[in-house]
Amino acid sequence: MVRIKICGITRVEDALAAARAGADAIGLVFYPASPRAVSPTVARQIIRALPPFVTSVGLFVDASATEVHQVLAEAPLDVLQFHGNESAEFCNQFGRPYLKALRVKPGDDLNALAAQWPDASGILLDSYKDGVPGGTGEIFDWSLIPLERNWPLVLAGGLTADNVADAIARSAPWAVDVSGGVEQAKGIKNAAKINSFVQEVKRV
Ligand SMILES: O=C(O)c1ccccc1NCC(=O)[C@H](O)[C@H](O)COP(=O)(O)O
Repeated sequence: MVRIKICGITRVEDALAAARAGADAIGLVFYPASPRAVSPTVARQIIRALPPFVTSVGLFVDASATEVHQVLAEAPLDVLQFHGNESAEFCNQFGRPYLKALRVKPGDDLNALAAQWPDASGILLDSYKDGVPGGTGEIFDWSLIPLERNWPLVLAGGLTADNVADAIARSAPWAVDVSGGVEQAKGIKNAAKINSFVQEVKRV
């Protein structure tokens, strides 16, 4: 069973649509430059509306430790996700499980890179696009993913209901992560697209 995270949630109704569809986690973006960014206050409202057993994940891009602590003081996130150049030492300091996101480029030794964050709960692989730290809506070359690995893979980058079955077949991820592929506008999810995506993942 491949787990599912719906990322870039900005509204309670979208979080509930994800939960009702059967998603395992939702992602909240704390990167001010993103069109999907939420404030800690809105994040708290979304988290409080979630039914049990749906994990809340907070995304940061080279935020300071103080900024992460400020978010955590208001929004009780279950898991942190770091999308920038954060070291393992930085990621470890918050007393929360975390995912480290890596943006994949040809020639990367992904096993060696993943080993730099040995305490991560998982490694999220996303597409590399110059100057864009995440949420690109673009797929990367899944053949670059090592099939022999000792870390849980969260596959992201341009996934949709149309390509997720192929992506799963090629990479055998622990979980998949989608944002743009289930949106009707940036930051606004579409319940029908969420349902199609979740059903397709659960079908394979
Ligand atoms: O969504 C953003 O705007 C964003 C900005 C900065 C860092 C990460 C961001 N999003 C992360 C995600 O939504 C997912 O982990 C992933 O990038 C998948 O996005 P998509 O390709 O749109 O499915």
